[in-house]
Parts: sequence; structure tokens; C-alpha cells
Amino acid sequence: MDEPSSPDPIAGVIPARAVAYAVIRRVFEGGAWADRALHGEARRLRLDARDLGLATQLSYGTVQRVATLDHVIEQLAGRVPAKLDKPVLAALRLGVFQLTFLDRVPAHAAVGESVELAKRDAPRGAGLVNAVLRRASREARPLIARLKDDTPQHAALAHSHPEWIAQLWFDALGPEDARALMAADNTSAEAVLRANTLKTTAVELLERLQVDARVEQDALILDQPFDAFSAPEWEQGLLMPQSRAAMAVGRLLDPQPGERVLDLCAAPGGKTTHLAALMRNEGQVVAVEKHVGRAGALTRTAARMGATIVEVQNRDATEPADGTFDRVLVDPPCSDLGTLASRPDARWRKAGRPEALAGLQQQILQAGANALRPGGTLVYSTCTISPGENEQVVSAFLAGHPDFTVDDLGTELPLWKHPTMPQHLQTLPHRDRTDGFFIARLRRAS
Ligand SMILES: C[S@@+](CC[C@H](N)C(=O)[O-])C[C@H]1O[C@@H](n2cnc3c(N)ncnc32)[C@H](O)[C@@H]1O
Repeated sequence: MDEPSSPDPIAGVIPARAVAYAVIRRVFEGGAWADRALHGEARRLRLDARDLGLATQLSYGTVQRVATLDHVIEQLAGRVPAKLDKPVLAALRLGVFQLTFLDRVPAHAAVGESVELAKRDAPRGAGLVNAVLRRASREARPLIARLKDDTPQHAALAHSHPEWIAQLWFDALGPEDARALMAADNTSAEAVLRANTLKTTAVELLERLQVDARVEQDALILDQPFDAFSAPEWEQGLLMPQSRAAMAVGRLLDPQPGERVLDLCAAPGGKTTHLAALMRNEGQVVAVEKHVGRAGALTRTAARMGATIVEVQNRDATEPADGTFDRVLVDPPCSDLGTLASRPDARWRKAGRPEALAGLQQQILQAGANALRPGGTLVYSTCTISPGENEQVVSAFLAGHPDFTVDDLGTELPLWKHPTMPQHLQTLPHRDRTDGFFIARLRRAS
């Protein structure tokens, strides 16, 4: 799909809103990833940290809430949103989002600036934008307050998720957690940077970046979004954006300096480079990635971060490796349902349904197990909340492998224990304020 061209700064529109409008159009008209579109637009208009915070809130919030917003637009415009001109729809979505879900934006700014945006790109639709948003400023909140979330179908509309995700979580977690989880997906994700301890420390990084943050182990938990990929410290390999749950994966594998570690499904390399740092660059990390472009990016990431013990292999993780590794990380492709807050467009993409992934996940787990030496440790992790890709994959594996046992991680990290299988971990964004990761640790008998 062609992406719409980015707008130049528009008279009467603040840069954060112009950026958000451009991001919304690129996501829904061009199929762009919201984070990449935001990064590109923010850079082009040279947003400062405060404006970037607002642009992130406006663009991510609108993309996340689009199902609810379109319901409001349909009620108030009396037309099916998909039939509206694309710039008109984008301006309406942005306007209704602000009028409905933000408290500190004055209504005249939300309405007036959406009208200016429409005037520039679809002048004949500006009157409709004005009329619908004026009604929305009075009627949208009561309309949304009347939405119920008692069934998966109702909750999908009220919390703006596809129905299949609402159904999956009602079944897996029960209605209360499912609703809270969907609500958490519509907030901003916690922003965290891992300090690359091969080159710096978290305290040094904090001093250098001059951001509001607290230090937790080797990471900074930030008070505001941070465009890491534009920072010189990113180029210098001093940091990696990574959630607290993602960092727990490497720590729980607990690789030791001098060991041989196999990392199956390794790009973009957040965990690979963490493993190398935990090993103080002593030993070997064999990082396997199937896709050639991503394998190249992984090689560059390892070089940038000075992770010299990483050897990237561009191959399929289901192919056999020698069975001598001390530790194996299996982090296979998954439905990514634990990261919907940080990747706001992900829920609207068709790829990556759980039922299509479990077979591959089982095969990669099997290949990882075959590569492990007797007495070795294997961690299976995903960034999703989906029993068919998580606990069921591990249970099926254990049923066929009496020489493997499972560690009780629920005792090690009780706050994060899995709701129904407490020997595993399942972080839940609404409960733990981090990405939703599943983590199981297995040991092979000596
Ligand atoms: C969940 S991501 C891995 C994230 C990574 N471990 C990290 O922490 O940055 C899954 C990766 O597996 C790769 N992949 C998918 N199928 C694969 C296969 N059969 N063999 C190897 N890699 C595969 C994808 O290209 C993707 O980069």
C-alpha cells in the first residue's frame, strides 16, 4: 500500500497534533507501524521532549481506541466511517479522541485544529468535521459511558479490541481480568531503557541522558516517552529500550561468563545483547535468526553494543544444532498480545493469530531442547497472553520429555506468577505495569 505523503507544518495547528494526524493517516491508509511513523514524523518536525509526549499520547491513543471512536463517528455523522474521505476520517478520529478521552485539551483546540487539518487535505469535508466534532463535544462522552463491557463482543467495542482477542482473554483470564487488561492496553506503556553494562552503568546513563527516571537494577524506568532511536547514546550502543518483563527473560536464563548459549529467534537482539552483557562478554552466544534482513540488523546491533561474543547464524531455528549448549533461550514468533500498549496498531493487523503459531513454537522448543547438554537450562518465553502459545506448548513438551523438569519461577518471582499455572510466570500489563510475557524455565536431567 502507498502511504499518504506527510504534511508540512500547518497554520493554526500545533506540531504535536500535525504529527499525530500524519501518524494516524500513515497507519490506517498506508499500513505503517505507529512507532516507526511517529519516529519519522517527530524527527521531521523536530519535536522536543514535551511535544513528543503529547504527539505520542494523541497518535497512539487514537490508533488504540479507533473502534470506539468509529462507533461515535458513525452515530454522530450518520455515516459508515469507512465511506468518509480519508483525511476527514483521520481528522474526526483525532478530534473525537481528544474530546472523549483527554481532559486537559480545550474543546475549541480539538475541534478547530481538526477542522484546519481537514481544510488542507479535503476542503469540502471541513464543514462535516466541524459539525460532527461540535456534537461530539456534547454527546460523545455520554455515548461512550453507555457502552457495556459484560460480554466479549461488548468489551471489544468499549475497550477497542478485535472481538477474537476479547474472546480469548475472557476465556483464559475471566471477564474481570480480561476487561482490565484491555483497558491497560489503551494506556501508554512504561518506558524503560536497559543500560548496556558492557559499556556503561544505569547510573552513568541517567546522568548522561538527563531524563526523569529511577534506576532499577541495570535499567532506567522513565517518567516520559523517550525517542531512543534518535539519541546519540543509541548509536553509541549505551542503551536498549526493553521492558522489565523482557529483561526478566535473560536474568532467569542466568547465563554465566564462559558458557555457550544458544538464542533461538534472536532479532532484533534485545535479549541477545542482554545475554552477552550478563556474561560479561566471556563465552559464546549463538544467535539464530531466519530472516536475512533481521539477521543483518541483529549483527549490527551486536556490533554497536560491543557484544563481541555473539555469533549470528542466519538459518531456521528448527534445524538441528549440536547438543552441547549450557543454556538455550527459545523466544519464538508469537501473537504479540502482551505488547499492545507499546505497539498500538498491532491489534488491528491480521497476521500472527495464536492458532497458526503453536505448531512452529513447539518445533522450535523441540530444536532448542535437542541442542541442550544434559544438566543444561532452557527458557521458553513469548510476549503474549495466549494459553495455546504458552502453557499448552510447555505442558505438551513436558508430557513427551520425562528427562526435563520445570523450575518453580512463581516462588522466585511471586508477583509475576501465572494465574493458573503458578510454576510459570505470566506478566499482565494491568497487574504488573509491564509487557505481557510468558516465561517458563526447564532443566534437562544430567
Ligand atoms: C519474538 S521475535 C524475537 C525477539 C528477540 N528474541 C529479542 O529479544 O529481540 C521472533 C523472531 O523470530 C524470527 N523467526 C521467525 N521464524 C523463525 C524461524 N523458523 N527460525 C528462526 N527465526 C525465526 C522472526 O524473524 C523474529 O525476528
